[in-house]
Amino acid sequence: MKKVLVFFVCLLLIQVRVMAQDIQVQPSPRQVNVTGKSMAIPVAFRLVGEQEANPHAITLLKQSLGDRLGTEGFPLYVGEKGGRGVRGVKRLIPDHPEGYYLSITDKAIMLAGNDERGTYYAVRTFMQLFHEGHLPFVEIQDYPDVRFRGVVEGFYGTPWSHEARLRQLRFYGENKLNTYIYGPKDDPYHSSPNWRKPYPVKEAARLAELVKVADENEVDFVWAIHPGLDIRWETSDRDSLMAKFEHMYDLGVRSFAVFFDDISGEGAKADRQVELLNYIDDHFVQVKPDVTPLIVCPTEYNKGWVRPESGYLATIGEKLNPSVEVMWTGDRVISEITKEGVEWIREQIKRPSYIWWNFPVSDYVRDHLLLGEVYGNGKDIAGSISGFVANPMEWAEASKLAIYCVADYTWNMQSYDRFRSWHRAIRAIMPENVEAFTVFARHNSDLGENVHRFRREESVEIQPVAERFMKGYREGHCDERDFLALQDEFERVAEAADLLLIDRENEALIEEITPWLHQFKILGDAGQEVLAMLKAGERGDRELFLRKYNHVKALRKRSYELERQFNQNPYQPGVKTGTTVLQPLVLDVFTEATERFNRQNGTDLPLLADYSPCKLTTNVPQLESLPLQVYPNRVHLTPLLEVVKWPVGGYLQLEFDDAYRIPGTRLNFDVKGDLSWGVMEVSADGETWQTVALTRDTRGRLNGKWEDAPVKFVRFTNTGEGEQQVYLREFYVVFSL
Ligand SMILES: OCC1=N[C@H]2[C@@H](O1)O[C@H](CO)[C@@H](O)[C@@H]2O
Repeated sequence: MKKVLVFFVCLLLIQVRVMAQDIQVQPSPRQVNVTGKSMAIPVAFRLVGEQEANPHAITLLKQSLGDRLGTEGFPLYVGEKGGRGVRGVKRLIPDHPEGYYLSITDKAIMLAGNDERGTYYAVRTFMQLFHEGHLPFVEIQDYPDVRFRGVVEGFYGTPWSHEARLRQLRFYGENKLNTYIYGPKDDPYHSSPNWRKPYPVKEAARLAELVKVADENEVDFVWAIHPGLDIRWETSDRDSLMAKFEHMYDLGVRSFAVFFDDISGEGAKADRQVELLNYIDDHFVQVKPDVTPLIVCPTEYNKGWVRPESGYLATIGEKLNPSVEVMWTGDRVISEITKEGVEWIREQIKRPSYIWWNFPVSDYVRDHLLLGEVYGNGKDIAGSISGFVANPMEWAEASKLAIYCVADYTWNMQSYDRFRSWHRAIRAIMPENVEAFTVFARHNSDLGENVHRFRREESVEIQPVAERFMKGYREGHCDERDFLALQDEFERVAEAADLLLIDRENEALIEEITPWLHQFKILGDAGQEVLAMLKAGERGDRELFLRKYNHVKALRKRSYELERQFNQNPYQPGVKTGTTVLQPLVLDVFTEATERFNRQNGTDLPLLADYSPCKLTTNVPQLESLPLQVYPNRVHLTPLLEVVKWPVGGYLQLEFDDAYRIPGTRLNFDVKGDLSWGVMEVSADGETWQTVALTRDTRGRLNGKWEDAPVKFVRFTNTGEGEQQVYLREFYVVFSL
């Protein structure tokens, strides 16, 4: 008897485990009790509570159950706490904003929200439980860790299209994200010069449609204004801002933000900002019946920029109305959010911070796609933050990978698993090409060298194989197992590129990443060909070696041309892929195999030089790791989006590998008036310097040239009396032998 009992208990446990595994809900719910049993989906449901429940929840139910929903059939109760339909489970509903209770038994289905949004989320979860014609018997009690969760469209670059935004809002509804902050830096009606003006009719109608679709998906559409570049602290500008908020209110906006980021001068004054924000809070937000708390992005929005002597944060903490939410990007502009960090800022601003997380934003590494996992943020920060919104890439569809993971993380931090979430995100976004998109995303996740020194893991699985193989090859032996593993990976890269290029399940995504897919295909081919080159070299097969050598050179040229053709922007033009492991491996194998071939055959086949004729040195902290854009005859400094604090004696110097003439140089710091505080100089030896005369052109840019003896150094120095705050909009030097 005992054996039989044990057998049945094991059977039940297996079922429970199987069913538990089957219950995949995004984001991961807090409390799930499964019984291991399930039922076939009823052919008809009797809906109870329709009149009182959140209408968006009812609409969603009707969309998903269609004509199964009626007045006869299996009882399905839906509604908010206090509603007749869910009276019986009132005490089971979590007492948290947006919380819900869901149960499916052989008697009835219960979808009960602690509030309207909770009911909507109960329905969203219910819709994910249908599994191959069955509904599991389950009880779920769930609510989010973070109050405000979502996305801030706050990047520099091409703002998202209207269609992209509509798709985003529906995606947020599916993933229980409740906040979308509209703040694209390059929208002239959000920022200068037109923040004072109402939107033109067409744009206004589009915004009204976004507000409507956001509402249907239980997303707060937050409209942000960025007045700081030219605001005057006078009644007229205050009235202009209030009028603009009224205009947005008339379009249906019920959530508002003021961004004071990336500005300097008058607009950056804390007491003036606080005076304006409190006025808006007192005379607009608090008097309207249905407006959510005002959000501000401060000028000192990360710890790296805090200057205690300025007292900026102290002013915010002491004088800003406690009902105003204050945004924060962490210890630096781009940084992981830690418990220590959020507790520090909470002390300063006297309230939980509303995190603006600068990932997967790529407006400072525009040639890269950031498709990697979301990781590095603390799982113990929920108690010290009021919101967590991610700043995405200008590539809306590609940003969904990270946004999906942020939804999972901010809803239930303790259960967040970066790998599980990332794999689920890929399956959710590209269900018909999971393997190919996984390969592509795996090798397009690091940023490369960048001004913020923020890096992400990339090509994690193959990296140790590549490193071990290359080390062995250099020591004279070629490990066959590693060789085959690398060859297999490059084949997968090439296959993935072609499979995704013809994918039609998400055309908007494929359109965004096509330049990178072409580059990825070239990388896959080049990887296979350099390995073939290596083998030919090992076998002494000169003819095959030269064939492969020429093919790789051709692939590199095509890659270079792709870089010059796609994604041209003034900051990081071009198309980079696999930059952390695969591209360097291709270059290393090519170089090593070619050098060996040259030694064995007395030839002088050129290598693929990735040299740079120029290097940067500076003592200006924010410029220290500024990458250079090097072209055949020009070198550009990567422009910066943030304000650069340039101290007295601060210099920026370019040193060339040879002496060159300088037929032209240009800089643009976007400052008014002349640049009397700075001087441009050149030198042949780094000791004696000559000044380069600069003339201002009609667009305020400073141009110069050096036509005397060739020089090796060009530098710009602040020789003035005090620190300068400038924008590094443009700085390039044209050089020629
Ligand atoms: O307010 C926070 C903040 N403002 C800027 C800054 O972060 O850097 C981001 C990344 O470059 C940029 O997209 C954003 O517009």
